[in-house]
Amino acid sequence: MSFLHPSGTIIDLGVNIDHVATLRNARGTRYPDPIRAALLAEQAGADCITLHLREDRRHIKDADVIALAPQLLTRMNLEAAVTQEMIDFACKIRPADVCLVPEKRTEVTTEGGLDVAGNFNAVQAAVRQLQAEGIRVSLFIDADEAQMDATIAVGAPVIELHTGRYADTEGAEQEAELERVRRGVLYGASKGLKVNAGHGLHYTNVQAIAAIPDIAELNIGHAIVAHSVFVGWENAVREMKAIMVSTRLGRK
Ligand SMILES: CC(=O)[C@@H](O)[C@H](O)COP(=O)(O)O
Ligand SMILES: NCC(=O)COP(=O)(O)O
Repeated sequence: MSFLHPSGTIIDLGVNIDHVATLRNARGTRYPDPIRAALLAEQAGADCITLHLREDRRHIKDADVIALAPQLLTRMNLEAAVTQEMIDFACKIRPADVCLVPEKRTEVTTEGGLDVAGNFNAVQAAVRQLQAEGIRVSLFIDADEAQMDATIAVGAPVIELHTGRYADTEGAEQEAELERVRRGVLYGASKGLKVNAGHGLHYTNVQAIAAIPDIAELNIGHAIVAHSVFVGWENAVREMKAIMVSTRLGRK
């Protein structure tokens, strides 16, 4: 069992700062500043900073992305929908990573994975445009072999498996979802994809996902922001990273 992913780390934590911006936007104040949260998260052990520029700008704003990009010491993973507006914006910012995600304006949060197979031409065009700017493209998909095959066909080297159904279920249903993620990780890694995972992970459900050896990175946001209310932002980041690494190393 390999503890070191080819990228040379035990397992990466991408801290998603969306809901720091949610709190800021609740009153239209300048605080809490998502940029400050990102820089402190890096100091507390985040391996990258993830932020989702939604079409309705309900949390992260264009100005947040523009301000953060030159200040990050790790790397930016910008999440965006497959629209020309978002792809053009991402090409201007040129983050290390762009993760293409599905978006429905009415959704409370992301509800499922990107249908790469069903939107092949549009996804392929977006991947090509981003890669032409030197951006590494990740596709946020369900743990489905057909979607992984389509990912390879459009030329994206990274997937992020949607763990929302695993997070939102219990008992036998959750076990079945966990097995689906495990099989998806094995399939994706066997095809040479960098396999990440995320959505709905928190301090007591992350362990089973972090234990899956070929997962390179977990992107986690809502639970870290929530926990930080009680333990502080940097402690919440440190705690999550420590759980992930100790789980991966098989330590209690
Ligand atoms: C794609 C995904 O699962 C999240 O990164 C996404 O950002 C969720 O959207 P909200 O942050 O708006 O809940
Ligand atoms: N892609 C998942 C992500 O960035 C964070 O999702 P969540 O932890 O806020 O559910």
